[in-house]
Amino acid sequence: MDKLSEIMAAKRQALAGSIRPVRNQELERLGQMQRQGGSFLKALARKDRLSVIAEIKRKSPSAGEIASATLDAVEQAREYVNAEADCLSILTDTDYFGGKLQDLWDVVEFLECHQRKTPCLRKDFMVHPVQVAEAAEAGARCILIIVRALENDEIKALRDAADIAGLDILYEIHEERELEKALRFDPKIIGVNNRDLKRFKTDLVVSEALIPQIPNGIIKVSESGIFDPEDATRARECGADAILVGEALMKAEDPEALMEAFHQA
Ligand SMILES: O=P(O)(O)OC[C@@H](O)[C@@H](O)c1c[nH]c2ccccc12
Repeated sequence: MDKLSEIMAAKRQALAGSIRPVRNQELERLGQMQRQGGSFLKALARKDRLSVIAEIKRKSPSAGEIASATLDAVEQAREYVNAEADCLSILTDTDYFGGKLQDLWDVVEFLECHQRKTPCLRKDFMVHPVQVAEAAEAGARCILIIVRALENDEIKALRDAADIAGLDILYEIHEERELEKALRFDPKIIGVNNRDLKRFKTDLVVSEALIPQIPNGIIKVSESGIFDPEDATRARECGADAILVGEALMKAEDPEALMEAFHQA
């Protein structure tokens, strides 16, 4: 079993106790609250520079420990916002990535207090609309759908829930046939994950192969394994509108300088 299948199985099991029907009415109400920030989609769509989604990530199965388990998500968010991140990605998976839903709540509260509009992605292994409701309630503006990990009917249920709650969706793909599958759902944002979730190697060749195949009008994101401005330039040159960066920004001594270099790539 590859790592993604293992994580998905664990997630389904962990979630089993909280599965309940989620009514449209509830999602609509959460959507009307729109707790935080501007549109995720719009933040990525600017044409004048490469957009950066900065990820708060304490550990991962591939990298091991990236930051202390006690790292304060709000402090990290403060650094990212000062460095002019366009969007934040907040990992809320605990078992494999050391995050929690409360991180999202805390970061959104921090952003609200400082009147920053930086929109947040709830980065987790989504399987059921219950998680979409949680994301909306905490103030996320986007959710992740990992195309290879889900059946079509699951993707549809997640998409419909996100639509009603007013959340954008980042459809994540890694192979050509996943692009075909994603396109059936009328995606507005597609992310190409450069990380092979079987072997855990990252290779920007994956973005270079797939991003040019994504139809015009869809926002294109290159995800994972982007460490320096040269990597960002490669992503930009193959057509990426945005990059999603975790480890490099988490470990950077000067995140502001690195972010600026990414923006200029
Ligand atoms: O730390 P990196 O190599 O910059 O990668 C960030 C992000 O792309 C990665 O964390 C990621 C991409 N897709 C995911 C799905 C689930 C969890 C994590 C991820």
